[in-house]
Amino acid sequence: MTILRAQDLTLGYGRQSVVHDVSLDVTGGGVGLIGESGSGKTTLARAFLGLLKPQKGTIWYGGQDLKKADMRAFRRDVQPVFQAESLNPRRRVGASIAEGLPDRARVGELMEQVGLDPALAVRRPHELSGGQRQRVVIARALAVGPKLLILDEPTSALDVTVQAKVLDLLAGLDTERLLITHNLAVVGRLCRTSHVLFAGRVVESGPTAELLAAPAHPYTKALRDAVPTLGGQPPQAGTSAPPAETGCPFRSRCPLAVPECERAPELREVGEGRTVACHRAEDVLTGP
Ligand SMILES: Nc1ncnc2c1ncn2[C@@H]1O[C@H](COP(=O)(O)OP(=O)(O)OP(=O)(O)O)[C@@H](O)[C@H]1O
Repeated sequence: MTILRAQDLTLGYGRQSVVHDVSLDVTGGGVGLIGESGSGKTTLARAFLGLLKPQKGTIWYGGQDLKKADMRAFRRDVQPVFQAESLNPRRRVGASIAEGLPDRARVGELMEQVGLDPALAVRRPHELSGGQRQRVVIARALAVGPKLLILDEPTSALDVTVQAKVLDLLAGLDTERLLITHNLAVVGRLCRTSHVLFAGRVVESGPTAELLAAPAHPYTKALRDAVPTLGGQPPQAGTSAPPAETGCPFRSRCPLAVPECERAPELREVGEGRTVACHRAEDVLTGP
């Protein structure tokens, strides 16, 4: 089932656009949005949460334009999971979790669901570990019974072993997820489908396992090769040259760039459920 759909979405701040013509479906099995810092991931997440109006295009929510949707129902169905720093430092964590609940009795149950001892409910965020705080944020998001969690770098502040445990927790939840990260190893565990963003454009989409095994865009390949482990640092894909302003935005960094790349590539199919915006996709797929 498609919970949210972006259609030809252009987003930005003031008169500047930072996300261009993005179309994607948030469907079952987990959806990943991958890209380096500044690629537009958080901007897209804000739009999907109804916090940023499109400059162009439409967000569909259950067949209805989000602009016209019942926002009370939407806020119940689609919940953000931000980093643990978003917790109110003065509030006991049990009270933070209870914010969305008609009945406080469920706090203990929710805490157990995310692997926390309910006795911790009386503590304040600074009296918990980073991993415990992140579990509190997840419990708070689950409190209203959402259909979809939108997770923005949910584990990047955690150390590797704690990160792996929080990912296990997320993988075991029934709730659907849209996961935003720079880390391909994280989407590999949590998302059946992924979209790779570069300079505000989707450059490659498809089943995550296939993107990891055989990337068709040189940027996806560079990202994959730059992230050897779950705890890896944010990737430096190729050089740090700024995106090209005309033609293919990745050509300023691309080892395979040819004169043809001065013409912007369209997204095209390169296999079942796979699209890529690269003139040289076939060479990337068959290359070393
Ligand atoms: N409130 C804002 N006003 C103006 N420009 C913004 C604002 N927020 C983000 N931007 C710009 O939009 C672009 C995309 O930013 P965004 O935060 O969506 O990227 P990101 O991929 O989530 O990066 P990161 O991983 O660093 O959070 C960047 O160039 C950024 O400077």
